[in-house]
Amino acid sequence: MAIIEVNGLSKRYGGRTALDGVSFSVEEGEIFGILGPNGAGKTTAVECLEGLRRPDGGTARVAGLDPWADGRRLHELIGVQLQQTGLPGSIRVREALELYASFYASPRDPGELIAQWGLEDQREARVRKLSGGQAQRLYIALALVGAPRVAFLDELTTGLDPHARRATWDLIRRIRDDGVTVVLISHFMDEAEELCDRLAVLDAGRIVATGSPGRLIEETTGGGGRMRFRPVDDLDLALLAGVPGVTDVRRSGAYVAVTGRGDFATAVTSALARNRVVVADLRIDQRTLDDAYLALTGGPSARD
Ligand SMILES: Nc1ncnc2c1ncn2[C@@H]1O[C@H](COP(=O)(O)OP(=O)(O)OP(=O)(O)O)[C@@H](O)[C@H]1O
Repeated sequence: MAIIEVNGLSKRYGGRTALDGVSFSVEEGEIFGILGPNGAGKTTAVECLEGLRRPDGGTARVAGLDPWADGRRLHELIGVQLQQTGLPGSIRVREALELYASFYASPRDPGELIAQWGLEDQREARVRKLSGGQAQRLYIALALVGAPRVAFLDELTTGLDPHARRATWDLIRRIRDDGVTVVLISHFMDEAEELCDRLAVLDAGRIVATGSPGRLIEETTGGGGRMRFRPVDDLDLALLAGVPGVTDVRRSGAYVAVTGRGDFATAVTSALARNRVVVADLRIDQRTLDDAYLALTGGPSARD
């Protein structure tokens, strides 16, 4: 069942179009990613869903409510991750959670959230003393204190080290496993590929693709990728050129590079085995969401 439905949403700021007829839906219990370059309209779309901005056209429904008209009721159903500057630095972790819990009719127990998010040792610490990872966990815990049905998380792992990022991903999966729908704005393709059940790619106020990461990669790039190896035995390249899915075969010094679509790598390894060609230093690079994103938005994701 769709918990979020967006149809033809549009929003202008003065003469600038931020959203231009955006439609998508989010199923209950999924992790849904909203991706796109800077200025694509991601924040505007999410702010319309949170009831913070009034769209100029189209409709948005979150758990059946119109976010703008039913803001008060919506507030009980959604959790929004604050930006890092949203709390006074002198407040303590426990106090912040208790304060936020007081805004809701049926909040979660702050002590339970402190334990779940690994903040026991920081319970009485002031927010300004927290490390980046601890602060991030607190901000996510604050988004969950109202026991929301939908959590909106923005730029989740910006500034975190690789261990902390992975730990955060595990926790986000746990939120989803608890039945909370997660809407994630992210600039990180690896994060979206790893976490999102489905995603929407926005570019210049329009949706350019929606679907699971796997489907977007397949549809946009044809899937597949590139493999590279060093043949130990003699290899006639014509042998590989005819293998299903292979689009290019070339020699590069002692190596052979093969590019292909779909499951070409399995077909190539079978062809090599059938012809008793032994290879060394085999490396296979599958297409990633980054490749799909670049193709969809027509520019490097590094510009984000
Ligand atoms: N309050 C505002 N007033 C005027 N223009 C705005 C306002 N907020 C956003 N915009 C413009 O609307 C467009 C969409 O902005 P938005 O912040 O929604 O994009 P975004 O995808 O979230 O970008 P980023 O990745 O940089 O956060 C941009 O051109 C932006 O400059």
